[in-house]
Amino acid sequence: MEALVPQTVQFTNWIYSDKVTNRPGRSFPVSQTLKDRKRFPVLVSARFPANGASNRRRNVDMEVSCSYKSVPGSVVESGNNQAPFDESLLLKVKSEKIKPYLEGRCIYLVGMMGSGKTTVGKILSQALGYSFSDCDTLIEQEADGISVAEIFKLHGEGFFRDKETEVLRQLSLMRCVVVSTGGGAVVRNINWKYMQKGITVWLDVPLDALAQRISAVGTGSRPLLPNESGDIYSKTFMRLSSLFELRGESYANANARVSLENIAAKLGERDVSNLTPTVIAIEALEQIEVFLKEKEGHNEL
Ligand SMILES: Nc1ncnc2c1ncn2[C@@H]1O[C@H](COP(=O)(O)OP(=O)(O)O)[C@@H](O)[C@H]1O
Ligand SMILES: O=C(O)C1=C[C@@H](OP(=O)(O)O)[C@@H](O)[C@H](O)C1
Repeated sequence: MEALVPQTVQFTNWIYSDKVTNRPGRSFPVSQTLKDRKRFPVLVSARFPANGASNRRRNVDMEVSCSYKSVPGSVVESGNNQAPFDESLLLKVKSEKIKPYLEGRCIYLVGMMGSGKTTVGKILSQALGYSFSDCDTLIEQEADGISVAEIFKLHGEGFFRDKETEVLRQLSLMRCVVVSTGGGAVVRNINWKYMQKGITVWLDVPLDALAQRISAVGTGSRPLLPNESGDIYSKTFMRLSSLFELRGESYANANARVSLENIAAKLGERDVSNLTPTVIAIEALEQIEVFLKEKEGHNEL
């Protein structure tokens, strides 16, 4: 049905700073700070006049604008419009775009300990209007509230893995949940059978960043990591390295991979620890979109 009233459509896109030239009238001024980044998101507003317009060929006014709150004083202007852009807006636009194609499937975040599955998972669940579940928390609830570390100590890892599989089986019967899995969930094939009823996303974080994050909060809640005194960073790094050696190929079975190194390269960031959880959540939605397009044929995306 054709539009009888003017319509404005807003969407975001990424603009690569090397494509932006300051030729008057053909583009918009970009501050040097933004140009230093490899690419940055812009908000595009397209205004479609009502169909009743006299000329059949409808002229569409396009406005492009964005500004980085994290880059003081730097705005990208289109004409005299300055639109406040922030990560949460891009997250909202991206999540609304792909949500219909999820068809209520759960999203399972997999990755090493400390990769951000809980942190990013909560952000994704809010953006998608999904609920959020943490596998470890559900296992602790099933074990009368004792912690993961106590479960390992009292019952052993095998008991924990059986509980983990049972929790994943229950979650596979649910819809519209973002699930933060435990770092070892990828080890059992039966767990993949359950998780592949949804969409699996691997948060691929460099081991150094993982060791830094976990050292900052301590390893006490993670029984597979060293908990003695001394150089906790190095001991954690070494242990994570040996665990990743055993599991790295399993994580790669995920439907989508979110590489913090790739995000950093695209944004011109030298250090992945500068990437906010929201930026990572946006990349997760982008990689899910790639999966929906390339593996499920939704080329209209
Ligand atoms: N993008 C990020 N940048 C910096 N620290 C982060 C980021 N994401 C998570 N963290 C921190 O890393 C630690 C582990 O995060 P968490 O979400 O619990 O990981 P997981 O659930 O994969 O074990 C937490 O202290 C969290 O605050
Ligand atoms: O990597 C693992 O084998 C584990 C990761 C932990 O979850 P997080 O990834 O949330 O730390 C938890 O399930 C348990 O300590 C085992």
